[in-house]
Amino acid sequence: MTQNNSVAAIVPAAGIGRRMQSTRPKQYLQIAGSTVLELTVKALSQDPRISHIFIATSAEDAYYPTLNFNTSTPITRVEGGATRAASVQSGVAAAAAAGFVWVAVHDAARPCLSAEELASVLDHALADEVGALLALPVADTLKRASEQHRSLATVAREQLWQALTPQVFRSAELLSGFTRLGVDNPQLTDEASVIEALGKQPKLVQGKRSNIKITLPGDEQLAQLWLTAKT
Ligand SMILES: Nc1ccn([C@@H]2O[C@H](COP(=O)(O)OP(=O)(O)OP(=O)(O)O)[C@@H](O)[C@H]2O)c(=O)n1
Ligand SMILES: C[C@](O)(CO)[C@H](O)COP(=O)(O)O
Repeated sequence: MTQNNSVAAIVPAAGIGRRMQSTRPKQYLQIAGSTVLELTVKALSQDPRISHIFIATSAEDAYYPTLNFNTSTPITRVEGGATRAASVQSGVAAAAAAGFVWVAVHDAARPCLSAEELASVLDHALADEVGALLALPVADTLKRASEQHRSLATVAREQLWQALTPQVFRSAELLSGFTRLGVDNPQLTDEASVIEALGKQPKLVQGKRSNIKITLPGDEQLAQLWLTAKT
């Protein structure tokens, strides 16, 4: 069995990156000589409480075997699924089978995670009865849009936060939620939504604006700027 403060990182990396419109899945784009996924694994290796990393990739992924993870943290590949939630479920199930009570789910597409953010979300989660996630208070005015991209209304942004990752929860609770709610449920776009659906209220831990999710064309340049700014 693992120690109480020993956490398994779960990295969903089985997406196709449709919005990125790139020639290869965005987790395999190169930034400063490394792939996005290699950089994300390096970021997760910044805290000794991350004792094992489970990476969910698609069965057809021909890029993964070419990677070189420069970390002493053990890594296990698992098969991802048709949805992000299915990929996360696969990783969490493997971590639970290996004895991990706690899991930290972190998008492969977020390579700019800082050591401070990782330490902070782990500190808060492991001391909380529910768990915790990194998030940011919304800083811009939000609009409700019509199909024709007309602004219908302004959405009050007080008490609105945008979720980031890692999201840190007990493996058993996540697995129970996935079984009860279904991993093809379109409302389950993150792990906190699973825990909320179980009637619990995860702790919001303020993250950094640099913890971007590479999603749209040009985001890889933004990530490179943030990564070089940190060195
Ligand atoms: N079936 C899926 C879908 C997504 N992901 C992962 O979940 C993370 C966040 O998802 P997103 O940014 O939506 O990635 P994609 O689904 O690849 O992007 P798109 O929606 O543009 O296709 C990514 O690291 C992605 O690889 C996954 O593991 N399995
Ligand atoms: C988990 C997440 O990154 C939190 O903002 C987000 O929900 C992932 O959404 P995606 O559409 O799967 O990228």
